[in-house]
Amino acid sequence: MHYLTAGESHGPQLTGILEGFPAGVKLDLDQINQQLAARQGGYGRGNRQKIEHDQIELVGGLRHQITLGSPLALVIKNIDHAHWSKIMDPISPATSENTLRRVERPRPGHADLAGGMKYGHKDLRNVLERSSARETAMRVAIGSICKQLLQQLGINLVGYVTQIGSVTTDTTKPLAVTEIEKQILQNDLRIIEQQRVKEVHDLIDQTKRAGDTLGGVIRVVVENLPAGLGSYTSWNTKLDAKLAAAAMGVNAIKGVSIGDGFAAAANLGSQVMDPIIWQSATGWSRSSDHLGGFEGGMTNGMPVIVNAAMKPIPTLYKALPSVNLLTHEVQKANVERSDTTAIVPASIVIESVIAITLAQEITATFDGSNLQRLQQQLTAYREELKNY
Ligand SMILES: Cc1cc2nc3c(=O)[nH]c(=O)nc-3n(C[C@H](O)[C@H](O)[C@H](O)COP(=O)(O)O)c2cc1C
Ligand SMILES: C=C(O[C@@H]1CC(C(=O)O)=C[C@@H](OP(=O)(O)O)[C@H]1O)C(=O)O
Repeated sequence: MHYLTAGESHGPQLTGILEGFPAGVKLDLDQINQQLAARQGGYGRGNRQKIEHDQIELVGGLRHQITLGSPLALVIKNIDHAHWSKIMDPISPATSENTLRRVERPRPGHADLAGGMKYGHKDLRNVLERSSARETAMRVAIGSICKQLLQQLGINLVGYVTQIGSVTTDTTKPLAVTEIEKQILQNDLRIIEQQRVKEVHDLIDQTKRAGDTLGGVIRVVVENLPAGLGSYTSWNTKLDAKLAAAAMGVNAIKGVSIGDGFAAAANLGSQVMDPIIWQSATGWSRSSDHLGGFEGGMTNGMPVIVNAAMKPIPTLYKALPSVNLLTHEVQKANVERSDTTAIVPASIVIESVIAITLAQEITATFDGSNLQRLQQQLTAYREELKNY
């Protein structure tokens, strides 16, 4: 299963193609639109989200709500394009009028300067339009489709926020996916600890007033994956590495860890390894999950736990020092309309790319041509594991 996205932030639309998705899956478009709305939400977002109302259009690979096994073609329109139709016109040749709003003062921390150097652009709008996290809307749509497949296979996952700036909003005891979902729906920060909401709102308001930005940490928990997905046999077959690459591939993610991650390095082996249990009714299991459901690059049957650290948003309203691309004068960096923090939408994006990577692994491990066959194979495999 492969996917591609195309489209610029203020261009006409985002386009996606998902190839290799099983036939016979009934897709719920409302569920996709709910995920898209969740990605647009969250405290600390900028004004762009007041303009957009992301809606999925499925224009290939689906008939009467059921996937055909052919490539799924997806579209999300950029409503803001109406205000940028001349500047972002794909067809008309450049004129002095339609090349206004040039970007020549690269923002530290964004893709502007390195992207301009690589592609030879002197108007850095040519970089920022695609490096913008607007593109993650399409990854969320594709992720939601993959999440629906996983649900049909009895696998559930959720992404939530465990830290915003320096405020940790984590719970001490590990929770089940349904319990996490219940808690995070109660606030606009996707955090479990409700008593921290006001503190975090205040922090975001204060940071916004100061023209500054915030990052944070996200966790994704996946339940009911069978043991043995991925492989220890070669480096590029390790599923934990694939999940880490997918999470790191999300804009502004600077760190990814599995389970206790970096904290495990400071602990003793006896505190980190998850004791093995066997019970006649359920088969093999563990009494803890410090290793986040992975041993040898393979799932071990425990919940998979992926953590991702997001840096603060690089565009600051209190603009950082930069250098003009054309004059080499020291100037303030360009300021594009921006989020104060995007940790909440990023949690939906990370959840989505984890769902895509898991769906890719499962459809590569078993016959992924058709949902029913996939379900039968997975049920038989789970039974085999129980009796191992
Ligand atoms: C959902 C989401 C929203 C974002 N919003 C902004 C934004 O408003 N302004 C900004 O400068 N960066 C924003 N970013 C981060 C930039 O897209 C990112 O820092 C940039 O593409 C450079 O890539 P890198 O940080 O991975 O190196 C956002 C990221 C995500 C995931
Ligand atoms: C458009 C989205 O996020 C954008 C991501 C982004 C960036 O630099 O990554 C910069 C801002 O772009 P704009 O100037 O259009 O407001 C964000 O709004 C979105 O998430 O839908």
